[in-house]
Amino acid sequence: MAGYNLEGIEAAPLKDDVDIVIPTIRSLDFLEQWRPFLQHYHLIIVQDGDPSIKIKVPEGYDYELYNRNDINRILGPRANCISYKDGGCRCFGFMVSKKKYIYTIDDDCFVAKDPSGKEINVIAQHIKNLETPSTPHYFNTLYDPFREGTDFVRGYPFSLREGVQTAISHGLWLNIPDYDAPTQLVKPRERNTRYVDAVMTIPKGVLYPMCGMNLAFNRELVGPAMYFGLMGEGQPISRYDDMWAGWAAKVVCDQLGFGVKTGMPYLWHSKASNPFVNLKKEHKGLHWQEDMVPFFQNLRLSKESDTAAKCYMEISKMTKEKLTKVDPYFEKLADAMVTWIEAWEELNPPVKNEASEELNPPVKKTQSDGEDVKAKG
Ligand SMILES: O=c1ccn([C@@H]2O[C@H](COP(=O)(O)OP(=O)(O)O[C@H]3O[C@@H](CO)[C@H](O)[C@H]3O)[C@@H](O)[C@H]2O)c(=O)[nH]1
Ligand SMILES: [Mn+2]
Repeated sequence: MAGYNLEGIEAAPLKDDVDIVIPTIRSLDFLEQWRPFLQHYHLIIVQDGDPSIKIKVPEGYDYELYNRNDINRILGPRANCISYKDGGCRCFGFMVSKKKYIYTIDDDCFVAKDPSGKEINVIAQHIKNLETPSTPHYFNTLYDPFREGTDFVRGYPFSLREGVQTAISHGLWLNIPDYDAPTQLVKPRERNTRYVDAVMTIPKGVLYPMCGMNLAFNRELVGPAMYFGLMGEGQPISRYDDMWAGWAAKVVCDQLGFGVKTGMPYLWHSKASNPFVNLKKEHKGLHWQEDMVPFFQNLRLSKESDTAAKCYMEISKMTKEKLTKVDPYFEKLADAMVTWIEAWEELNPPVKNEASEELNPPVKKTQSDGEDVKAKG
């Protein structure tokens, strides 16, 4: 396992370092089945839709619950950067958390089993992914070399074996796959039954469609880049919340020298959202993704952008410059991105670094950038 000692992680999966963020417009009954795995963690529930509806949190869970009135009260005029009637409202939970790691999950997801019939501990697996390095500069054909029972293969340069710090762990789904509305309409009965026992790093410079259903990340490293956009009621687009966050966060990870892993852990996604409703919500996004993806692929951030917040401000500026010609909506989105960073910084004031007396010191550079990185383990 490339010299990493992960003993203890399975038994004590950092319960004081992880917040679980759940956006919901339905009910939280799904938490009953998750008790063995999630009950030890603190929940941040973002209740979407009508705030007068009382939602019940299953007994025994430790939680904070925010509805739209709370978001308006806490953020004041800046609350307009948080989506309404879209799962993207979850990013409010990322902003109010004070923990190192976030795990976010949808309310129609359940515990999946691996092929041996064992229930999957999603958080333990995400933490393993996040606590071990990524390898974005060269692909390891046996996938994640930091998993037990595997290593770097022959021909893997020793100078790259240290890897880089992992910022995002993107988990997958059994049963209902994360398809767009047209694919759902064409294949209404398709189910994902294929459990692939693999975790891999998404290479540097490569984008991917990030789904928010089963996602963990290090908020200290990339929290400000995890903005789920301005979607839902009052906006021309929905359901691209996680996509927007995923493209931006990957560009930020590439810039700052962090890694993104995808693959295990799996959960069980139980409910297909209505494809006709989804098509209505998504149709502009289906067109715009042909411009949004090349936009992110061609983004080059300046050297001065050495924190996630600074990168994000630069991305906002470029969004306004390059995407407003696609639709005036992008100007509004770019402004909302700035508001998001302002709100983030207000709720997460910069910490003073005692050694250097510097505020928000730049992140440590990675090996590929020519500086030393010390691996744990
Ligand atoms: O207006 C809304 C709609 C939904 N939510 C909550 O968001 C998550 C995901 O919603 P849902 O299960 O309906 O959507 P899916 O199509 O199955 O999920 C994928 O779509 C993504 C885009 O938003 C999402 O990240 C994917 O997982 C549930 O918890 C809903 O309750 C909401 O808060 N407001
Ligand atoms: Mn769903």
